[in-house]
Order: sequence, then C-alpha cells, then structure tokens
Amino acid sequence: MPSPLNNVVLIGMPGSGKSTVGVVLAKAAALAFVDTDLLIQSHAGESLQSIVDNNGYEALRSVEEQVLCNLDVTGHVIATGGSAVYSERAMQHLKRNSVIVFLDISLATMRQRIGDFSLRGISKRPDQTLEELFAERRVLYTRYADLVVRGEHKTQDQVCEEIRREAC
Ligand SMILES: Nc1ncnc2c1ncn2[C@@H]1O[C@H](COP(=O)(O)OP(=O)(O)O)[C@@H](O)[C@H]1O
Ligand SMILES: O=C(O)C1=C[C@@H](OP(=O)(O)O)[C@@H](O)[C@H](O)C1
Ligand SMILES: [Mg+2]
Repeated sequence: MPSPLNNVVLIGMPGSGKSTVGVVLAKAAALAFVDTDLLIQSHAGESLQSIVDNNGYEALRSVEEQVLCNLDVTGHVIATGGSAVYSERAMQHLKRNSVIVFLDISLATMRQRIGDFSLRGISKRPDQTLEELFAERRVLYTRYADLVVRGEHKTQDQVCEEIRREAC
C-alpha cells in the first residue's frame, strides 16, 4: 500500500499527532490530506467543543460517524478525531480502501501534549476518567489497526518516515 487509489487513515488518542504528522506525511508521500475534525465542524456549523458543550459527547460521536461514512476519497492521508473508532460502521467504511495506522502514545505523553482537556472537545462520558478512556480506546485502536506506530520519543518527521516506510 498505498496504490494511488488508497488512503492512509491515522487513528489514535488526541495528541498522538494525527493532524500534524498527517500533513507532513501527505506532503512527503505526494498524497492529498483531509482532517475529519474540520469536516465535522463545517458540517455542524460549530466547533467540536461547542457540539460537546451544547449537545453532549454522544452528539459529537453521531455527527462524526455520519461524516466518516460519507467520506469518499482516494489517495488521501485522512487524519481522524480520537473518537472515530467508536463507530464500527465508520471504521469498516474507511477500511474498504485504506491502510489504518494507529499512532500509539502513552497516557503521560497524551496529558503532556494536550494540556487542558476541558477545552479540547473530548468525546468522553462525564463520569469517565482519562485513564479509563485511554484503556477503553486502546482496545479499539488496536482492533482496527493494520499497522501500529509508536509515536513518542520521536520527532514528527521520524513518525512520518516510519509510516511512509511501512504503509506507503
Ligand atoms: N512526535 C511529536 N513530538 C512532539 N510533539 C508532537 C509530536 N506529534 C504531535 N505533537 C504535538 O502534539 C500536539 C497534538 O498534535 P496533533 O497533531 O493535533 O494530534 P492529534 O490530531 O492526534 O490530536 C501538537 O501540539 C503537536 O505539535
Ligand atoms: O478524542 C476525542 O474524543 C476527540 C478528539 C479530537 O480530535 P484529535 O484526536 O485530532 O485531537 C476531536 O475529534 C474531538 O474533539 C474529539
Ligand atoms: Mg487532530
């Protein structure tokens, strides 16, 4: 992978580098780039944080599923949001013509990179701790991944090169 018709889909926790490494990868691999968080925002006409604040985390997951299932592109690096893996339907849709790459970071690195989670529009049950969220999601990221790339103690360029070597 990828043939010119295929995509590289980045999944992983917030802070794993999906959006920033994704752009670098697209440029290096001569692919187009899309960040599904931006598609969600333009589809909903509001920010991710505002969707969570006004309608709850389930509303964000629902619009995310809709946007991902309607995404029909080839030759793209696709940076997803951290909660994309809650939709089995969306992941199966992406899997049809994409290599799924899990950018794996530790909870400590996630905390360090994200800072204030309350401003980040995280799609999480209000009663759920970050530790619980991390554990729950790691199972899902691993389930859908064709390739796992460790994302910490590496520069963004190093992560990009590793994905390119293994997935492109
Ligand atoms: N390999 C890395 N080393 C250091 N900082 C990183 C690395 N990858 C991402 N970051 C930083 O972490 C933050 C979150 O990155 P981002 O690409 O938005 O992650 P995601 O889209 O997975 O939430 C950004 O400030 C970014 O610059
Ligand atoms: O993990 C999450 O619950 C979310 C992560 C965000 O994307 P990033 O993973 O790109 O930060 C964004 O989709 C939304 O705020 C929800
Ligand atoms: Mg992102």
